[in-house]
Amino acid sequence: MTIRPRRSVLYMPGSNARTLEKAKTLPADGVILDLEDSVAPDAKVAARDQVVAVVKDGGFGRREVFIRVNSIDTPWHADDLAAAAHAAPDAILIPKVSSPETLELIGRRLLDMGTAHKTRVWAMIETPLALFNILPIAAAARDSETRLSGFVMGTNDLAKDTRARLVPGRAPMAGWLANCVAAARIHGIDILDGVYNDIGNTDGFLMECQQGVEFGFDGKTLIHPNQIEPCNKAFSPSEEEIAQARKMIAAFDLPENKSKGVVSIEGRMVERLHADMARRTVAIAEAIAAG
Ligand SMILES: CC(C)(COP(=O)(O)OP(=O)(O)OC[C@H]1O[C@@H](n2cnc3c(N)ncnc32)[C@H](O)[C@@H]1OP(=O)(O)O)[C@@H](O)C(=O)NCCC(=O)NCCSC(=O)C[C@H](O)C(=O)O
Ligand SMILES: [Mg+2]
Repeated sequence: MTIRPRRSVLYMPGSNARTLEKAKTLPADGVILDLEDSVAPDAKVAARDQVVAVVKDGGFGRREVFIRVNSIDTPWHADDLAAAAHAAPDAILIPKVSSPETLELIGRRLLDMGTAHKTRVWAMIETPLALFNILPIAAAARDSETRLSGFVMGTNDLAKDTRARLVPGRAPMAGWLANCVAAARIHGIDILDGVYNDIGNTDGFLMECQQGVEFGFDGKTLIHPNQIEPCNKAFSPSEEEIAQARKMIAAFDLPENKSKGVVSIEGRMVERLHADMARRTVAIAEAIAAG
């Protein structure tokens, strides 16, 4: 099982040369070089050229590099997609995906452009329609031509289009978030939580990271460097969790337990499914430690 940590994935405006350069030095697991909402219409073309140059230049080390293009119904999309394909980042992030057909179309276009195989496609889930189409959208990952490898929640656009409030605890969105995580798991793709806008509110941010962990997200998208370290910590297994996981794996490896489906460890019932979860915890911890 190969696991790539995606605890913290930081957005930055493609129009801001300073932040693009800074991204190469920050401890985020991934970076999203944005051509969409953080770039004003009259800066779109210059941002596209700048992002292509920065990605081709490299220097991002182990960080996963995403380019977020403008959505398929905008005048910038076709040129963004061609430019991103040419730059060959790890992934192209498509905003406002509402149906699997959008991903099929984009997959065909990338194939026609001879896009590098390593460049994957990720979809933003941020429209009310996507919330109802989430299972067919996730199922597009089964069609290798779509290259679909993950979801990113767009909670700001969801709030805008549904008029749900972005409140502490996110009760109005909890059902949507949980559904999207389940759909991603059914089809074996990763899923990242949305951004937390109140950069100065450290306690609120920590609570939302913890909630993202509890929902089962693989990580969280971020908007400011100050959010990276606490987010990495929240989405990393703790020393105690790792030690507990190793105990569970070791228990089922004992000769006397080879044929057992359930054992007791320190007064707790542990089934083989828990040992499977423990193997994942250890694999993530090892991937994080390997840097
Ligand atoms: C929000 C910001 C505009 C604030 O910027 P600024 O005022 O410059 O912040 P600081 O002075 O505190 O910055 C300190 C240093 O850190 C660098 N910095 C800041 N932000 C970033 C970043 N995102 N990536 C890399 N580096 C960053 C500054 O350059 C300073 O560096 P130095 O000069 O060396 O001191 C800004 O944080 C920002 O632009 N954030 C990202 C905004 C963005 O990309 N938004 C779009 C994505 S969110 C979204 O669309 C979600 C989704 O679609 C949805 O619907 O929910
Ligand atoms: Mg959005």
